[in-house]
Amino acid sequence: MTQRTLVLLKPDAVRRGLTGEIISRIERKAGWTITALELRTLDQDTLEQHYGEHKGKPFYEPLVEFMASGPVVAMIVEGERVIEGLRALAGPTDPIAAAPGSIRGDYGVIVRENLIHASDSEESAEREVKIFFPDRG
Ligand SMILES: Nc1ncnc2c1ncn2[C@@H]1O[C@H](COP(=O)(O)OP(=O)(O)OP(=O)(O)O)[C@@H](O)[C@H]1O
Repeated sequence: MTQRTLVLLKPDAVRRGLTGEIISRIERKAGWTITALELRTLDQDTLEQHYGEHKGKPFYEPLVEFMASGPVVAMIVEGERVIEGLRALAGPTDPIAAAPGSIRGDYGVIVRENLIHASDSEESAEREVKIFFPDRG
Protein backbone atom coordinates (compact mmCIF):
# COMPACT_ATOMS: atom_id res chain seq x y z
CA MET A 1 0.00 0.00 0.00
CA THR A 2 1.70 3.20 -1.16
CA GLN A 3 1.23 6.10 1.25
CA ARG A 4 2.74 9.47 2.02
CA THR A 5 3.65 10.93 5.37
CA LEU A 6 4.83 14.22 6.81
CA VAL A 7 8.12 14.11 8.70
CA LEU A 8 9.72 16.88 10.76
CA LEU A 9 13.29 16.70 11.99
CA LYS A 10 12.92 18.84 15.09
CA PRO A 11 15.23 21.74 16.12
CA ASP A 12 17.31 19.43 18.38
CA ALA A 13 18.13 17.19 15.39
CA VAL A 14 19.21 20.22 13.32
CA ARG A 15 21.24 21.77 16.19
CA ARG A 16 23.01 18.48 16.91
CA GLY A 17 23.92 17.86 13.28
CA LEU A 18 21.87 14.66 13.06
CA THR A 19 19.74 15.49 10.02
CA GLY A 20 22.07 13.83 7.50
CA GLU A 21 22.18 10.65 9.56
CA ILE A 22 18.39 10.52 9.96
CA ILE A 23 17.71 11.35 6.30
CA SER A 24 20.14 8.56 5.31
CA ARG A 25 18.20 6.04 7.37
CA ILE A 26 14.99 7.05 5.63
CA GLU A 27 16.61 6.97 2.17
CA ARG A 28 18.03 3.48 2.77
CA LYS A 29 14.60 1.92 3.28
CA ALA A 30 13.80 0.10 0.04
CA GLY A 31 11.09 1.80 -1.93
CA TRP A 32 10.74 4.94 0.18
CA THR A 33 11.31 8.28 -1.55
CA ILE A 34 11.65 11.79 -0.17
CA THR A 35 9.44 13.84 -2.49
CA ALA A 36 9.70 17.23 -0.72
CA LEU A 37 12.30 18.64 1.68
CA GLU A 38 12.77 22.08 3.19
CA LEU A 39 14.73 23.68 6.06
CA ARG A 40 12.39 26.14 7.72
CA THR A 41 11.81 27.99 11.01
CA LEU A 42 8.19 27.43 12.00
CA ASP A 43 5.92 30.36 12.93
CA GLN A 44 3.28 30.31 15.70
CA ASP A 45 0.41 29.91 13.26
CA THR A 46 1.90 26.80 11.65
CA LEU A 47 2.68 25.29 15.06
CA GLU A 48 -0.84 25.96 16.32
CA GLN A 49 -2.28 24.19 13.30
CA HIS A 50 0.10 21.27 13.70
CA TYR A 51 -0.15 20.77 17.47
CA GLY A 52 -3.70 22.12 18.00
CA GLU A 53 -4.89 18.81 19.48
CA HIS A 54 -2.47 19.32 22.41
CA LYS A 55 -3.58 22.89 23.24
CA GLY A 56 -4.35 23.14 26.97
CA LYS A 57 -2.03 20.28 27.93
CA PRO A 58 0.81 21.21 30.32
CA PHE A 59 3.49 20.39 27.74
CA TYR A 60 1.90 22.45 24.92
CA GLU A 61 3.51 25.88 25.53
CA PRO A 62 7.07 24.57 26.09
CA LEU A 63 6.62 22.28 23.07
CA VAL A 64 5.64 25.15 20.78
CA GLU A 65 8.49 27.29 22.15
CA PHE A 66 10.95 24.47 21.51
CA MET A 67 9.61 23.81 18.01
CA ALA A 68 10.08 27.53 17.15
CA SER A 69 13.57 27.70 18.69
CA GLY A 70 15.41 26.94 15.45
CA PRO A 71 14.91 25.55 11.98
CA VAL A 72 13.35 22.15 11.33
CA VAL A 73 13.64 19.95 8.26
CA ALA A 74 10.16 19.28 6.86
CA MET A 75 9.76 16.38 4.44
CA ILE A 76 7.17 14.38 2.57
CA VAL A 77 8.15 10.72 2.35
CA GLU A 78 6.29 8.36 0.04
CA GLY A 79 6.33 4.58 -0.21
CA GLU A 80 5.09 1.23 0.94
CA ARG A 81 3.47 1.40 4.42
CA VAL A 82 5.53 4.50 5.10
CA ILE A 83 3.23 5.84 7.86
CA GLU A 84 3.59 2.78 10.10
CA GLY A 85 7.20 2.31 8.99
CA LEU A 86 8.34 5.79 9.91
CA ARG A 87 6.62 5.61 13.31
CA ALA A 88 8.54 2.36 13.91
CA LEU A 89 11.82 3.91 12.73
CA ALA A 90 11.23 6.92 15.04
CA GLY A 91 10.33 4.81 18.10
CA PRO A 92 7.92 5.71 20.92
CA THR A 93 7.45 9.34 22.08
CA ASP A 94 9.64 8.85 25.18
CA PRO A 95 13.18 8.21 23.91
CA ILE A 96 14.12 6.27 27.04
CA ALA A 97 11.35 3.78 26.22
CA ALA A 98 12.47 3.62 22.57
CA ALA A 99 14.47 0.57 21.50
CA PRO A 100 18.09 0.99 20.43
CA GLY A 101 18.12 1.02 16.65
CA SER A 102 15.22 3.44 16.44
CA ILE A 103 16.01 7.13 15.90
CA ARG A 104 14.68 8.24 19.30
CA GLY A 105 16.21 5.16 20.98
CA ASP A 106 19.65 5.88 19.54
CA TYR A 107 19.83 9.66 19.95
CA GLY A 108 17.18 10.90 22.40
CA VAL A 109 16.77 11.29 26.15
CA ILE A 110 14.24 14.10 26.69
CA VAL A 111 10.54 13.54 25.78
CA ARG A 112 10.10 17.01 24.27
CA GLU A 113 13.39 16.92 22.35
CA ASN A 114 12.71 13.63 20.66
CA LEU A 115 14.24 14.51 17.28
CA ILE A 116 11.51 13.58 14.84
CA HIS A 117 7.80 13.83 14.11
CA ALA A 118 6.03 11.46 11.73
CA SER A 119 2.29 11.47 10.96
CA ASP A 120 0.35 8.82 12.89
CA SER A 121 -2.40 8.00 10.36
CA GLU A 122 -3.46 8.62 6.76
CA GLU A 123 -5.84 11.36 7.94
CA SER A 124 -3.09 13.10 9.93
CA ALA A 125 -0.67 12.75 7.03
CA GLU A 126 -3.05 14.47 4.59
CA ARG A 127 -3.83 17.23 7.10
CA GLU A 128 -0.15 17.81 7.92
CA VAL A 129 1.06 17.73 4.30
CA LYS A 130 -1.41 20.56 3.60
CA ILE A 131 -0.03 22.60 6.54
CA PHE A 132 3.62 22.30 5.58
CA PHE A 133 3.44 21.91 1.79
CA PRO A 134 0.16 23.56 0.70
CA ASP A 135 1.06 23.18 -2.98
CA ARG A 136 1.22 19.38 -2.50
CA GLY A 137 -2.22 19.22 -0.87
N1 LIG B 1 4.58 14.50 28.53
C1 LIG B 1 5.25 15.24 27.65
N2 LIG B 1 6.19 16.11 28.06
C2 LIG B 1 6.87 16.87 27.19
N3 LIG B 1 6.69 16.82 25.86
C3 LIG B 1 5.78 15.96 25.40
C4 LIG B 1 4.99 15.13 26.26
N4 LIG B 1 4.17 14.37 25.49
C5 LIG B 1 4.42 14.73 24.22
N5 LIG B 1 5.38 15.67 24.16
C6 LIG B 1 5.93 16.30 22.95
O1 LIG B 1 4.84 16.56 22.08
C7 LIG B 1 5.02 15.86 20.85
C8 LIG B 1 3.66 15.44 20.34
O2 LIG B 1 3.09 14.52 21.24
P1 LIG B 1 2.35 13.22 20.69
O3 LIG B 1 1.63 12.64 21.85
O4 LIG B 1 1.60 13.58 19.45
O5 LIG B 1 3.61 12.29 20.41
P2 LIG B 1 4.13 11.59 19.11
O6 LIG B 1 2.98 11.22 18.25
O7 LIG B 1 5.12 10.55 19.49
O8 LIG B 1 4.99 12.75 18.53
P3 LIG B 1 4.87 13.43 17.12
O9 LIG B 1 3.41 13.81 16.97
O10 LIG B 1 5.79 14.62 17.25
O11 LIG B 1 5.35 12.38 16.17
C9 LIG B 1 5.97 14.72 21.20
O12 LIG B 1 6.69 14.24 20.09
C10 LIG B 1 6.87 15.37 22.21
O13 LIG B 1 7.86 16.18 21.56
